Amino acid sequence: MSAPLPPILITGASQRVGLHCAGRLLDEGQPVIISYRTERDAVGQLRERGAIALQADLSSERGILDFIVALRSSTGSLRAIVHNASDWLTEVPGQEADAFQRMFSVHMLAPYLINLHCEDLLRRSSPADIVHISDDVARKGSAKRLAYCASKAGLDNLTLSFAARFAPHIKVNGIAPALVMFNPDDDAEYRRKTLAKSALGIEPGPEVVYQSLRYLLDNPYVTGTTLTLNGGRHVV
Ligand SMILES: NC(=O)C1=CN([C@@H]2O[C@H](COP(=O)(O)OP(=O)(O)OC[C@H]3O[C@@H](n4cnc5c(N)ncnc54)[C@H](OP(=O)(O)O)[C@@H]3O)[C@@H](O)[C@H]2O)C=CC1
Ligand SMILES: Nc1nc2c(c(=O)[nH]1)N=C([C@H](O)[C@@H](O)CO)CN2
Repeated sequence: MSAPLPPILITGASQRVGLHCAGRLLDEGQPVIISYRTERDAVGQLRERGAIALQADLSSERGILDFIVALRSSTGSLRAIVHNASDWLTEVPGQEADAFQRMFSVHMLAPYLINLHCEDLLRRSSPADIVHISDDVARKGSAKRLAYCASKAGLDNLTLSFAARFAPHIKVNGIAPALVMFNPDDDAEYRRKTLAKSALGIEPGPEVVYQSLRYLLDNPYVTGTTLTLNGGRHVV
């Protein structure tokens, strides 16, 4: 009887990309732990498939540390950590500092503290991976979402630092998508303009993120790398 596989943690997996990747890992018999902020039917469905679901609000140090305690109580090892949770906030006049702090916390402080506090859990698995889900927009900045973009750029830098710190046992990489899937309230004009920004001009859906994740998990010779997943935005 072989030992059970160490689980993969995906943060922010109650919907969309994170939910899709969690389901695909379960399809392959990979144990999964997710974090969610909002209880949704999809969370219950993941539980029914055997996933461990931990509630977490990663917008503060307290919330992150509480999550780490819950995570460490639920497993003694980790195959990988996928930092997917994200708040895509705009610059609302008078609320800029709050938005900045929330996105700094979710996109940078949470990966930073979870990686540091869970290094030992990853070292009990071989291979072991950390994957940061960033954003292609960090490549050039954003006049409309300055704080979001800055926090994702900081996450890209954490990829480099953790790759150096955790090598050779733990690989640390990133995935930087551009448009993957629209939101329901995105209107036709926004969709047209967004699709026109890339050479391939498609809304690919969340499977392309899972394909990128699979590549990083399976490849023993990639670390400190952030994969561009942008339909060729940088060539048009
Ligand atoms: N969708 C796209 O086209 C693109 C996505 N990306 C990146 O890919 C990743 C997945 O994208 P997508 O699926 O659209 O992401 P979502 O906007 O659906 O967010 C993912 C999850 O993050 C969780 N979350 C938000 N704030 C917090 C918080 N304070 N604490 C804990 N969890 C939180 C939400 O939890 P809940 O719903 O449970 O409240 C949500 O389900 C993200 O990192 C995103 O930045 C990058 C470029 C394009
Ligand atoms: N947390 C999120 N981050 C991002 C989202 C999203 O829905 N949630 N969406 C985008 C856009 O698709 C953008 O890439 C194209 O307009 C970016 N980040």
